[in-house]
Amino acid sequence: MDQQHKVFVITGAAGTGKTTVANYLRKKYDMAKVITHTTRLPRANEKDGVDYYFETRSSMQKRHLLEQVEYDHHLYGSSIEGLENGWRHHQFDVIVLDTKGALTYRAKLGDQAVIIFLTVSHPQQLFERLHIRGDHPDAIESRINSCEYQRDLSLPQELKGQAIELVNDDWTMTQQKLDQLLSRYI
Ligand SMILES: Nc1ncnc2c1ncn2[C@@H]1O[C@H](COP(=O)(O)OP(=O)(O)OP(=O)(O)O)[C@@H](O)[C@H]1O
Ligand SMILES: Nc1nc2c(ncn2[C@@H]2O[C@H](COP(=O)(O)O)[C@@H](O)[C@H]2O)c(=O)[nH]1
Repeated sequence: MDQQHKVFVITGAAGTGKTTVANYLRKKYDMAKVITHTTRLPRANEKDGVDYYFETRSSMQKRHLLEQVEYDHHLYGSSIEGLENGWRHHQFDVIVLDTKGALTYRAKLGDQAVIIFLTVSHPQQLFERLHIRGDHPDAIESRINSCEYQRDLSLPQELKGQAIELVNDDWTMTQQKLDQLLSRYI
């Protein structure tokens, strides 16, 4: 892996806008979105090979994963091949991870991983966003009550001073902050 290539790691709690931010960076800055693997079922509109590689617990074991986590009773993992495929044609990759995955990326890739931690001012907004997104009420309840969701509301101590903290209350302002950040890299 050469140092010119970077991976932008978008992390934070469910509903903070990680996928929205990743899609913005992909389109505006021609980043390659790294598709990760999960054993959870697809949501309405999610497609295999586009949003995730949907796996079983046994097929997941055959992947060459850089890291793997359990989140809300499902497995998630990302591969080194995923990163390298993106870098073959793009200077920057973008990936959406939980905070545990973000810590692993920072530990394994150092400055090559640019960590963006998303929050909102009022956690109640997150519940509303998941509802508006059309998530099933049982899925929202499970997510909000999971210890991983609670954990990801705060930036891990080890990432303090290392991650860029971004409050995503207002989408127009968030785009401006992202554009400002990207001007440091392009
Ligand atoms: N600044 C914002 N203001 C209002 N709604 C937003 C904002 N950013 C994202 N959203 C909306 O909130 C919902 C959740 O966003 P998104 O799916 O990007 O979150 P996420 O962090 O990837 O969630 P998850 O971890 O559950 O997959 C989406 O419907 C998205 O359009
Ligand atoms: N450490 C990893 N976290 C991942 C990966 N792929 C997704 N995620 C994170 O999991 C939760 C739940 O995702 P959801 O799509 O079910 O809402 C979220 O925080 C994602 O960012 C991965 O490969 N590794």
